Amino acid sequence: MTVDIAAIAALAPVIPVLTLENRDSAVPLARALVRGGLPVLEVTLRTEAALDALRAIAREVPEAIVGAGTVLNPEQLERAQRAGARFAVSPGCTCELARAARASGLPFLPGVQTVSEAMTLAEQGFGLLKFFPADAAGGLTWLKAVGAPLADLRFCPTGGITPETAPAYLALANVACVGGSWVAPRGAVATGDWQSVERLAATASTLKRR
Ligand SMILES: O=C(O)C(=O)C[C@H](O)[C@H](O)COP(=O)(O)O
Repeated sequence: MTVDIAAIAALAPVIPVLTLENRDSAVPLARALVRGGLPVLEVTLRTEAALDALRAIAREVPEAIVGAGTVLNPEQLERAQRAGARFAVSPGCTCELARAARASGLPFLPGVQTVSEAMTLAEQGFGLLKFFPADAAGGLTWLKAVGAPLADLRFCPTGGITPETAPAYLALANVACVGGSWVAPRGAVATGDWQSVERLAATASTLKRR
């Protein structure tokens, strides 16, 4: 079943970005985030354990909607889809990757950093884009400035967002949700401190959107 990426982004104000070194932490981490109210999870394909972790979450935590992050090319997209990813996220995009994503039917959140990149993806039918790296590339100022000229586009800013800055991002009309790793701190994941993760998720899940 294919669901629009906008419908997935509407499920929670924050998408946890998870970089997992160890497959065994994947399921308890996903359960803690879902318990806290964040069901949409992005597992970055940046570690050896990533695809196994994604597969385990897809199989064992059906209440989570797990996707793959850091998808850089069509091969990774296909591997992620086969592992059970329900959506894919990329930090930037190429024409080849956008084409493959459309052909795959997998909901896709392509990354952009400039107005021209956003226009190119809009031309290809993508209306919700990841703005990455949000903080480094202009943050709130950029999003406010593009709101009028790119009136039909919405964004999921990611990269450098903190619990302190997330509310201001979510208050913007062209922000659908934000992505961030702060809800799954490396230390808490390493020590299996799922209560802390659940608490961070619970706070994040109550953030208000426009
Ligand atoms: O790997 C990717 O494709 C990325 O997009 C990078 C992630 O979005 C950031 O690592 C999350 O950013 P932080 O919340 O600042 O940690």
